[in-house]
Amino acid sequence: MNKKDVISVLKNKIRTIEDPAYDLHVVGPIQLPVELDGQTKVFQWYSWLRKEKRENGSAETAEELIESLNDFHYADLQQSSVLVYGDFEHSPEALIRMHSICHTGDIFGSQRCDCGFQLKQSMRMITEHGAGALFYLANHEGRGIGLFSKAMAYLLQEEGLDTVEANVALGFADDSRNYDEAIAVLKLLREAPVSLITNNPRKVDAMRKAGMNISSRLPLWGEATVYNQKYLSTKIAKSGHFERILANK
Ligand SMILES: Nc1nc2c(ncn2[C@@H]2O[C@H](COP(=O)(O)OP(=O)(O)OP(=O)(O)O)[C@@H](O)[C@H]2O)c(=O)[nH]1
Repeated sequence: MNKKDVISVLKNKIRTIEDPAYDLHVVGPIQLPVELDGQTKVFQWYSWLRKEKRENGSAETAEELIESLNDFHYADLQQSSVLVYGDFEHSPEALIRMHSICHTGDIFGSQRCDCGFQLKQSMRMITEHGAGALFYLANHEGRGIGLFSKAMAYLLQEEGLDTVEANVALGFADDSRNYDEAIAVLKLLREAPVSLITNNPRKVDAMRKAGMNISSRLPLWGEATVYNQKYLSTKIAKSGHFERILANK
């Protein structure tokens, strides 16, 4: 396919959100059939790329973006994405999960945290409900400290520190996640209020402050195990998560 044809296929699939400091180029929808509990669920998938504003202040056009793809090594940078299910734009009720990337829990199935369970369970909740979106936030690893630092935090936790103490000992805030980009993309896809799947009321507050229209909160607890008990208790004791009875497995 020549460049002209490539551009004509792609340019209507790219939308740009302009912020004073940066632009978000959102590509999609792309049909994504996903295996969930032995069934195929079809999501609409979008990914977005953040580009800092150019000196002249204008956003790159789709053509410019496509022409310059090879000038950057985007694989070295993290790009986030969103899986949309059902009639997300128009459904009167839609569920949202803002899922912070967890390389160890989501990919490897680590039981040190409940992230992998929450990822799968939120997909179940969204598909059972019929309309919703799962945002997978790729610059949120370790509540914002990055994967390498999270590995070091784990080593400190093996010396007895809890998750919050380990972050602080490394010179980080307990939680440095930012939701602005995800909220901007959400607003592009849906204007009506949403129900947020989370146990973390601070996350609800942070998102409301950042302009997200949240009508309610749905909890999402997995089972406590010997491996994640301290992690879950610390979330309740120190990170403001709503309590629930933690049953030992
Ligand atoms: N720094 C640090 N981050 C962790 C640790 N375990 C999991 N994470 C990260 O924590 C993030 C998930 O945040 P949580 O605090 O578990 O939960 P939350 O998103 O605030 O709340 P929920 O919406 O209820 O899941 C992911 O980015 C994980 O990579 C840990 O031991 N230390």
